[in-house]
Amino acid sequence: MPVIRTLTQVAKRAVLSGPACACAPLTVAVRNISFSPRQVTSDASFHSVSFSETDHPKVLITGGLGQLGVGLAKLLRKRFGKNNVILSDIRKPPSSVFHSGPFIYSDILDYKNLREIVVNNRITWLVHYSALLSAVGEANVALARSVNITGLHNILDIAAEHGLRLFVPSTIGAFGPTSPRNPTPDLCVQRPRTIYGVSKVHAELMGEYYHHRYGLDFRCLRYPGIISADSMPGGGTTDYAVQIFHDAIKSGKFECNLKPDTRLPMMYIDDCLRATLEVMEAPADSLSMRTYNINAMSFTPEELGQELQKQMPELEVTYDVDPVRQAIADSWPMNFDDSNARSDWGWKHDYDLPELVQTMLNYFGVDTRMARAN
Ligand SMILES: NC(=O)C1=CN([C@@H]2O[C@H](COP(=O)(O)OP(=O)(O)OC[C@H]3O[C@@H](n4cnc5c(N)ncnc54)[C@H](O)[C@@H]3O)[C@@H](O)[C@H]2O)C=CC1
Ligand SMILES: CC(=O)[C@H](N)C(=O)O
Repeated sequence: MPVIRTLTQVAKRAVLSGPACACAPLTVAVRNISFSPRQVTSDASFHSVSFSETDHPKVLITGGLGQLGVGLAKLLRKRFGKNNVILSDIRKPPSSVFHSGPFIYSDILDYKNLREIVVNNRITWLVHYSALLSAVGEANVALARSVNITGLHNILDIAAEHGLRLFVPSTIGAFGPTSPRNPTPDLCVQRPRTIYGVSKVHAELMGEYYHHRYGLDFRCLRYPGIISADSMPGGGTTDYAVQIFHDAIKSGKFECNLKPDTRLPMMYIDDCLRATLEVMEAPADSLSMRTYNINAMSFTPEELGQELQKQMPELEVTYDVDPVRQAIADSWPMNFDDSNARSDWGWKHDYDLPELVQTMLNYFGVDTRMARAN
């Protein structure tokens, strides 16, 4: 890749030992990178895309039409203004999303298209959500490798070249059967057995490498399984914990594809999106690491079913285990240790299991009444 060649040349001029953020010479390298070293001579002059602390960031979200992107755009637009947050994806947006703020087509495998968007819109923050999740990744390894690994390389190079602050989510799926599972700390053995997990460990390591080598402002949270009411999950192992609400309300029955005692870390979407904004806004000197676990609750399908049955006693939960998803879940953390996020930048979740269930049911209750009223 041409950018890697150029980054290498830039790096050769820099001091090669020690973290970029801790010493001046690598800051020089970063400045060069942000002036598009692929194409330009060293004496060319530019309009720098500078982002002072008082400005609002100009944010691009990739893969923004999945479970998490639309909610994140809503949160960031509230904070930074509607036109300062651009959602992008390769899919056609529903009209509600299209009319709620800027949307643009962006395929992360198309480097020139990405660069054009970043340059033309003076992007300063990049939230990289495009990915194939664990279950769909196993069903299409070649595509998952391309989107999750090749796509990430494009994102890293664009971010380094233009001096962006870059957020890439990782996952509980970045751990594997040889990791400590109860609890799983930030730093431990990571030998995942899915292409999704392998690609996320790669993302963590590449982002941290670019941070130390080139001063890229890379920030990464390992999300648990995320539960949301107004957006559907995109093909993961934790999807059952969203589907159960839809099926319970629609039919009073739910057939679970994981065993009743499969314990996994989970989080309500509002906590996940708030954590993302908080870590992006955290002062760099509060981050002792660049990749953090974040946690809220852990439960099994049986425990989730029982909590729902407190509100819907007629709910019937049965089990028809999918061996692929079960094997994945059995290799993932049962409880997540997020003490570093809590002590470094003040992470604190709001939703435990009872609040999660109540909030999800309230959402659907409101929806049902609205649907009846229409
Ligand atoms: N939802 C969850 O429970 C968790 C999500 N995460 C991470 O958070 C991020 C967002 O997750 P979700 O919204 O749930 O994912 P999702 O699967 O719902 O959405 C991913 C989006 O990426 C887009 N995409 C696929 N190929 C693309 C390409 N070539 N160019 C641009 N976009 C492309 C898809 O069209 C889709 O809208 C992902 O990186 C995921 O790994 C991490 C842990 C848990
Ligand atoms: C936990 C995740 O990363 C995702 N929801 C999945 O199950 O693949």
